[in-house]
Formats: sequence, structure tokens, C-alpha cells
Amino acid sequence: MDAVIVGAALVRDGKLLAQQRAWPPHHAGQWELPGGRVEEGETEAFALARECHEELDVVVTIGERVGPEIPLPGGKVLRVYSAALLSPGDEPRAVEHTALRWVGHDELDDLDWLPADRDLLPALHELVSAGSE
Ligand SMILES: Nc1nc2c([nH]c(=O)n2[C@H]2C[C@H](O)[C@@H](COP(=O)(O)OP(=O)(O)OP(=O)(O)O)O2)c(=O)[nH]1
Repeated sequence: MDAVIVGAALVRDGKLLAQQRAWPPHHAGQWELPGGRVEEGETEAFALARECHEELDVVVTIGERVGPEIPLPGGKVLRVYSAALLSPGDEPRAVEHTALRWVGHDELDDLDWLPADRDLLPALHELVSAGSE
């Protein structure tokens, strides 16, 4: 099976959490959703919760799929799920990334997203708008 990369659309108070890559050099500085590769034997939800814990040092709950499946270079695919902080008072921190940012609907298009994430922007706009009602 192709490698599956899962990403978390974590929304709080009408804002989406984006993280800025530190690596590799050609993607450093670009923004992405928390997440990573689904390892053998993991469900996608388990892998995503694990990656969020590793990258953000918070516990999240995983919800519905968001947007289309996006093909990535090398035969991988990116699948995004909505996510929420188990304890809304917890503050994620950038464990492996350069920076974190809570991004509002009106700022979503301004970030220098990884190319695959750009294709998800319509779905992310919809999710963030719904979350701020
Ligand atoms: N986490 C994440 N990865 C993304 C996004 N968009 C996107 O194109 N990718 C790509 C970048 C990488 O090629 C791949 C995930 O790499 P990663 O470095 O986060 O995954 P990982 O921690 O499991 O590391 P690895 O074992 O795959 O090297 O997916 C996104 O929004 N979030």
C-alpha cells in the first residue's frame, strides 16, 4: 500500500493551528499541518494522535476526514482529519518545528504552505469558518 501521511486540522476559537517546517532545507520555512506517516499496525487516528503528541506535546481527539485525499511525491498520499485538544486549556508547543501559529480564516491564504496543503485550503476555509460560528 502507498504510504499514508495523516494531517491534523486542529481548530480552536475559529483558528487553525499551522506549524512551520525546520527541515528539509527546501521546505524549511514553509507551513504544514501537524502530522506524519502512519506506521505499520497503526490506525490513521492513532498515528495522528501520536504525531500530535510528539510534535505539539498535547493530547488530541480525532474527528472526521477533511477535504480530498492529496497525492504526494513518491507515491504517498495525504489525508487530513479534524482534531481538537482534549483539554482546551492546553497550549501546544513547537517540539520539532520552527514555529506554531493559530491562523484565522482571513489569514489562511497568506501563509507559504507546502504545495499539497494549498490544495486543501478550500476545505480548511470551510472548517475554520464553521468553527468560528
Ligand atoms: N505532517 C505533514 N506532512 C505533510 C503535510 N503536507 C505535506 O505535503 N506533507 C508531506 C511532507 C513529508 O514529505 C511527508 C510527511 O513527513 P513528516 O516528516 O512529517 O513525517 P514523519 O514524521 O512520519 O517522517 P518520515 O518517517 O516520513 O520521514 O508529508 C502536512 O500538512 N503535514
